[in-house]
Amino acid sequence: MNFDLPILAPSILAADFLKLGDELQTCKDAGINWFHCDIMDGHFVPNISYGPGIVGAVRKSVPDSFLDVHLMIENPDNYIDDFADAGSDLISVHYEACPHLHRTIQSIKQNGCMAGVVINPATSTDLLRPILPDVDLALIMSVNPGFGGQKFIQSSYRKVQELKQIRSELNAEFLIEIDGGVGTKNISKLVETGVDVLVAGSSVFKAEDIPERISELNSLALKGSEKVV
Ligand SMILES: O=C(CO)[C@@H](O)[C@H](O)COP(=O)(O)O
Repeated sequence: MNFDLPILAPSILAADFLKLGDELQTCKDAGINWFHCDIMDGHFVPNISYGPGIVGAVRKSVPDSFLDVHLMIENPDNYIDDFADAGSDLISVHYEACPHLHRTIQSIKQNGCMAGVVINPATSTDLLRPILPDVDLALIMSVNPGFGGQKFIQSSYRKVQELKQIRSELNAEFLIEIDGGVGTKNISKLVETGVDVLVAGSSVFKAEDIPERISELNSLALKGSEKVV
């Protein structure tokens, strides 16, 4: 699949669930074509969000958009079929939640989805080396997973640089995604550092004017991409 980078991926966790369809359409009309869905189970992370039912509803509401589903759950293997059937394009699982990560990544692909791997802020990028040739996307959590609206962890820039370096050493093609505390203040620098996909929850959905915020974030991201060497 070919993508125009960088990609702004609104996280629907911060949306108004009573108006979800309208807010998705507002994003679409503002040019968004990639949505991020955060699945939390109250075990791997302290919060509970939603399950395949909502992902299926999002799929129906924006049938042509790319659905990026981030599983913050224990035993993700048990739920991959459900999220694939709900219409996910990409399913990402946490390194920390998968004792048999290679098998889990295989299972995501066998279910017809692209596969991603995620690391928490305290997990080293080096640990991902063996799996990176097999994934389509690597996601760096720039907050501790579980809640929207948290402060961006500055050491995440270094992790983006490390992943970019590893990608070139391995001659691999995975996308680099960042999630947590992304907004107008850091989006340019994140793209400049090497991020391809930027997840933004509060910054998009809590804005007074969602289309205006999307346009601001997109143009700041583009500015960052002009500085990439
Ligand atoms: O996965 C998560 C949180 O665990 C994120 O996707 C957040 O939902 C991003 O929210 P903001 O930090 O952008 O508000």
